[in-house]
Amino acid sequence: MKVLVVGLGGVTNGGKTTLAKRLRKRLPNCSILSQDDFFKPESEVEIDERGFKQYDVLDALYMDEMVTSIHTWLKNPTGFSVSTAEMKSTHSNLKSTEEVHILIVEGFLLYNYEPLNEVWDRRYFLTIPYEECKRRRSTRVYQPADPPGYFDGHVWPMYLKHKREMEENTNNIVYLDGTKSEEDLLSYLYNDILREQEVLKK
Ligand SMILES: Nc1ncnc2c1ncn2[C@@H]1O[C@H](COP(=O)(O)OP(=O)(O)O)[C@@H](O)[C@H]1O
Ligand SMILES: NC(=O)c1ccc[n+]([C@@H]2O[C@H](COP(=O)(O)O)[C@@H](O)[C@H]2O)c1
Repeated sequence: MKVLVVGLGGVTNGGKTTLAKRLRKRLPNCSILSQDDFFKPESEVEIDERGFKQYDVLDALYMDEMVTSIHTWLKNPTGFSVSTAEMKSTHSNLKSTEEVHILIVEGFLLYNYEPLNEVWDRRYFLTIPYEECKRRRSTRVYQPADPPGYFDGHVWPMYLKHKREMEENTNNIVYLDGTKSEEDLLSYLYNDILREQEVLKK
């Protein structure tokens, strides 16, 4: 059985979850793993001197558990399902030997964690400009909600820092313009992943 692990990384509110869910609807044998599901509880997240909870760093996440989940899927791609019913994979009726199983891992901090570096067959990264990101983020409610000044004081500076580090240490990133329409992004990614799949089948 062949497998494809696709990273769908990028800025907060760049459209990662939206795109991952739409892709899963179109691609047979496709599962999603969301980095958001690996956040530590609020009580375990560090607080800086300004009182800002340090959510936008690797330490806020159970990254070891995320790695384990990916390896569990790699061992048994057909049996994989995560907690939410909605996240279960789609199935095709192809014979299993011909199938390529796809795992889309979506999250804002995928390519800054060394133990995951070898896992990706494809690394995508969604970007949107500062103003658009701030606008989209202001309409979203996290638990806990962003306090005043959080975007400019923590979220955006951490994004820039991690993006810089990623660019220094990682090759083969395919950047996606998150201001494009959902349809355009979906069709580009769908075709790109299908091409990867065909290469694998040969
Ligand atoms: N291509 C797009 N163009 C405009 N808005 C989008 C697009 N994709 C997603 N959105 C909107 O942006 C917000 C964040 O999307 P989401 O998929 O949750 O982002 P992420 O998972 O990257 O945080 C949502 O309100 C969503 O409807
Ligand atoms: N899921 C949580 O427990 C939680 C809590 C507070 C903030 N966040 C935010 O989630 C963001 C990452 O997720 P998105 O890429 O889906 O926006 C981070 O910018 C972080 O500030 C998540």
